[in-house]
Amino acid sequence: MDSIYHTITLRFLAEPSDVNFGGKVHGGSVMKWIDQAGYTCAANWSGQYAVTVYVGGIRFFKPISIGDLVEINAKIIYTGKTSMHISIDVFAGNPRQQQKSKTTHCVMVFAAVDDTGKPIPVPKWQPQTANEINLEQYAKKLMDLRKDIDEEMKPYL
Ligand SMILES: CC(=O)SCCNC(=O)CCNC(=O)[C@H](O)C(C)(C)COP(=O)(O)OP(=O)(O)OC[C@H]1O[C@@H](n2cnc3c(N)ncnc32)[C@H](O)[C@@H]1OP(=O)(O)O
Repeated sequence: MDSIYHTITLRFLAEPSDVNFGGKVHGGSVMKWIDQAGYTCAANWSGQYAVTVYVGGIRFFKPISIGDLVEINAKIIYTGKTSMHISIDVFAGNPRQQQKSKTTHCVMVFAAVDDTGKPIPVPKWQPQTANEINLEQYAKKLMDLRKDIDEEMKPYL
């Protein structure tokens, strides 16, 4: 598959309806955008409907202002049999200026599913560049760390 399909970028303005009580963009809005970008990337890569399986360690570095141009980049960094691990980076800045800051990062896991909601196989992502290989290692490391987190959370699920 052409590597063009492994990454997508959503671009739009943060609207007044996204405001929180402090006058900046609501964290919940950012999480919704992250989910939409991740879903688009997963559906694009697999050619199937996909559902969110896991979102971990969302880090909000900087606030986003209303009126900022927001860019959300989502890219496949690892695929299992039915899962797609997607790295998401959010950038934002004044549309009158070129410069944008990274405001948020996380890694999400989506599963491709059939019409009954059963997970189905996805095409294998083959990293080529040094950066892509590094990101695949990052995804694998997070999978290992997640085993401990899952164990810790078990009594509360
Ligand atoms: C677009 C949206 O926002 S959808 C709305 C939010 N999401 C949902 O409603 C999904 C609800 N959850 C579900 O329907 C089910 O849990 C499913 C379909 C996601 C998974 O069903 P399961 O019976 O657990 O299937 P299964 O065990 O085969 O897991 C599917 C894949 O998810 C992976 N997975 C399961 N749990 C985890 C986890 N905690 N972390 C990371 N990956 C996980 C599995 O490793 C597997 O990937 P693989 O085939 O590449 O190894």
